[in-house]
Amino acid sequence: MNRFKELEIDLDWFNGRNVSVAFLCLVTLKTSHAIYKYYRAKSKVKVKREECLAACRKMAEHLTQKGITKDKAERITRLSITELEQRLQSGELSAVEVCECYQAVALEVDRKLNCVVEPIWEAEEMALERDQKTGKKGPLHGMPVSIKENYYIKGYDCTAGMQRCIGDPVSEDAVVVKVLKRQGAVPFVRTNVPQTMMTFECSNPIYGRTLNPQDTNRGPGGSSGGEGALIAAGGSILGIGTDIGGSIRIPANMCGICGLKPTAGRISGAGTHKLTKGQTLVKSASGMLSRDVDGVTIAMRALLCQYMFDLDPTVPPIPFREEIYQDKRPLRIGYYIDDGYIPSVPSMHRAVEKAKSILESRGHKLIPMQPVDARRMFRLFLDTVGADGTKTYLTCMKDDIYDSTVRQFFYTSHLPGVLKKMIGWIMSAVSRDDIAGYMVKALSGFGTVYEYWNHALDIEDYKDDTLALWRSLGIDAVICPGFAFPAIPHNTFGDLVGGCVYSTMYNLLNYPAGVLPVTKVTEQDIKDMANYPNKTKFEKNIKKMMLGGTVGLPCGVQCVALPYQEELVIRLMKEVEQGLKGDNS
Ligand SMILES: CCCCCCCC/C=C\CCCCCCCC(=O)NCC(=O)O
Repeated sequence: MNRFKELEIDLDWFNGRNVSVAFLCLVTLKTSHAIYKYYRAKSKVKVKREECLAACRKMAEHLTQKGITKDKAERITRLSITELEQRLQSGELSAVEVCECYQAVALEVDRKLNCVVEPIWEAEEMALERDQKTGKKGPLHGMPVSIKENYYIKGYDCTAGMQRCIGDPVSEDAVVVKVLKRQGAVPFVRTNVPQTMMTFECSNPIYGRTLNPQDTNRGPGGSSGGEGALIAAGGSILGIGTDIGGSIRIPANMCGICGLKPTAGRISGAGTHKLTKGQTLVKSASGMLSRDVDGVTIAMRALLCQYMFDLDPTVPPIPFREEIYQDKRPLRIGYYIDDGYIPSVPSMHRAVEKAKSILESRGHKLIPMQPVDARRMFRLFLDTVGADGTKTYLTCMKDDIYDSTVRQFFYTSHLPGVLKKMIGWIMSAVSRDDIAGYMVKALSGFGTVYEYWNHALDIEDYKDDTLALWRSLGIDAVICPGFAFPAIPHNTFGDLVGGCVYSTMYNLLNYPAGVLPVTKVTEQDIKDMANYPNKTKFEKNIKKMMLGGTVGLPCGVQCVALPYQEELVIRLMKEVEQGLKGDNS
């Protein structure tokens, strides 16, 4: 009887008024919690940003006290990497003075471009240790190296622009950082990245937006955008970065410097941010950026050493093969200016044509080619990135502030799979480009492991077809545009995302690829944009972007070889660079 009574009371409680009040309370509670989390994230981000800015100011004051003059700093930072290497080895320059000069210039450049995240405080002590060293010097003795923020450096946060990683300093250096140090280098600053590192802009809520030194209304490319801007502006001579879709080569192209993405795994990636590591079909590659090809070569020679093979036994123990790099044998080189999906712009055509005639003049045979269906490749790439329905990205970004550059991707990622598919279908129809919509559809992920394994097989088929094409043409290497176009204005990644098909192709294939600057956009290139196709949304966006003040921007060429043939890539890059300087030795 009592129990019935209790039940009666309970049921009575569920009247319209009480239910509405409870519902309102729940909504208020949820909203307050979300607002609380938003402001907590904002304050965490603000504190971190202020700490980093204060560190930069403190370092600048320290350098002023040490009497680093602008003149001296410029004299040292203008040296080419081979001159610097030689003067450090001979003892003509001390590691400490070189480190201080680079720190001073990096911080000055940073005030204009916002490319440095924070200085590495231990740099001066490391430089001093190099100067006090007796006996054989390492190959990178005293060489200052800037490090992309997603590499672990003991005692520093590694955030990839995401607030949840703030306040969690790592306990060990990345393998690459350990090897650099062992070889005598002095890591001296950490450089900026875009939030999640999956875009080719360079902005995040913690450290802000990095600007392109060639035109501050544009970005430096990404995700190694801090490196690109810093090196191009003279604040670093050698930088370390990662590339899963073009993150080394895109900044190299957009800032006018050199960048090498090796075969993933040739240089250790141990001790880099874990965000994309569960996805093993297209792996992030550790590589480097530098002012010239010698910088890339010097870094590769130094990194490919027994110490790295010992620290990371997953790295194939293949030292730098001078015989491939120094080889003078004429090569058969495939080339293309248009991948068949996104037409590259006229200035990028000229860059390839220029590299082609240099290589021909050096005795190589250049063979026109078309890569295997670029649309098929890009669909496979997108399916890989979105394979988990973007759950990994969303989990890492939970309670974070979305940067304006990636906001639209995150809002879309939250939608249920069916809706993503529908939106994708509509987008394809409206933009007259099936891939534009596929970009949204792919974010809905795979339903079963069976589907995922079939997708993995499709990637293997694409690799087989490409290898068969190379074999049928009898080519040793390929040259093609460094990207579809030069540097883009801020907040236009979403409008121009298709451009990355030129770089993602060699991530999906896992072929080593390097970009070097070859030419700059001219007035004539802009006039020639009149003939640029104007059918799809991407084409229209590219045309509009190119007509918006791109004259003078750097344009690069990409050199590609088969897996583990990095030395051949560098050889080609060097030959093109020499040809540009009029040196035909
Ligand atoms: C930002 C939210 C993630 C959702 C996925 C967006 C899908 C967009 C498709 C393609 C864009 C590819 C851009 C490539 C930029 C370079 C990425 C890169 O190489 N990162 C380096 C690294 O992670 O190591």
